[in-house]
Amino acid sequence: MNTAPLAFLKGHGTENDFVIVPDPDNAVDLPAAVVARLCDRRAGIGGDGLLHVVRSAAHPEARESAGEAEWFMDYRNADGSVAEMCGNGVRVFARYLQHAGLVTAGDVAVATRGGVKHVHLAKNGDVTVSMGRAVLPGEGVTVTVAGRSWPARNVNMGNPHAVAFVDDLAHAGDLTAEPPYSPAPVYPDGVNIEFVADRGPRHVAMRVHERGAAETRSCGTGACAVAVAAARRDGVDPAATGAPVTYTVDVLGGTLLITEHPDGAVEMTGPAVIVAEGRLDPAWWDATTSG
Ligand SMILES: N[C@@H](CCC[C@H](N)C(=O)O)C(=O)O
Repeated sequence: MNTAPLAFLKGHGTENDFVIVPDPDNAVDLPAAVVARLCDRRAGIGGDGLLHVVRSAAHPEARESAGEAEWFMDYRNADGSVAEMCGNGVRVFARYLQHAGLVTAGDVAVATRGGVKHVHLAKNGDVTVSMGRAVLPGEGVTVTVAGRSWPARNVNMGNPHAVAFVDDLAHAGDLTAEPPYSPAPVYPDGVNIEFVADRGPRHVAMRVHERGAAETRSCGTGACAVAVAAARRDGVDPAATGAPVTYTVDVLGGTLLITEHPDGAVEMTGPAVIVAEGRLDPAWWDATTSG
């Protein structure tokens, strides 16, 4: 028997939008096809991804973190695939915990597949998450769109990113389908691909094709990967200078501020909004889960 997750919410962070399914006891089975239906913008609620809100103690992938973080973000992409981490998602997740009265303080730890993340909910509505260190393995790829090719830097923020600097974001073309890249074995589990253009000193704009979701209006881990790649391209490394560096990253849905600290920790700040809450129709749920 698949318990109906009758309650749901909808939220977004810089227009990266999520279906939120509160399920403290991990009682709801969410196979990929059901997640994809919930995220379907015509036949379901609609979202770039789904935030399954589970107590860490109740989830086999998070039990070990239960002492540090009461809640686990079981993140799914819109196609139902599992992802290690979602930067906008974890900020919206923390906003939901506050909205639901499940946390009262401004600081909350959230367990994710990419480790425990510490989130700060500021009084002005901004939400900051400490994302941990970026890892920049040497090997990158070449990304091609409509006959143009760019080298893309490999940046891991818990999940994989390929960051390509372009003259004009329009050159990324129609990102409905994933742009081809080579050599493919660099990303055996797939990759999120960011296209980045300069806007000014320490200020860039990006578009993204997200693994499991196509083009989205923002990607938090992507913005962090972009800021770190831009800093290295600009010859800036906080570990060497001992001073933090902040990049402004414009996404289609707003702006994110990304700071890299001398110890390598990357922090992201931006809005996180709960838009609506409602209840799924049990008949819809039964039809969706029985098919
Ligand atoms: N939108 C997210 C990233 C979601 C996961 C990504 N599509 C993946 O598969 O790695 C963000 O804000 O970071």
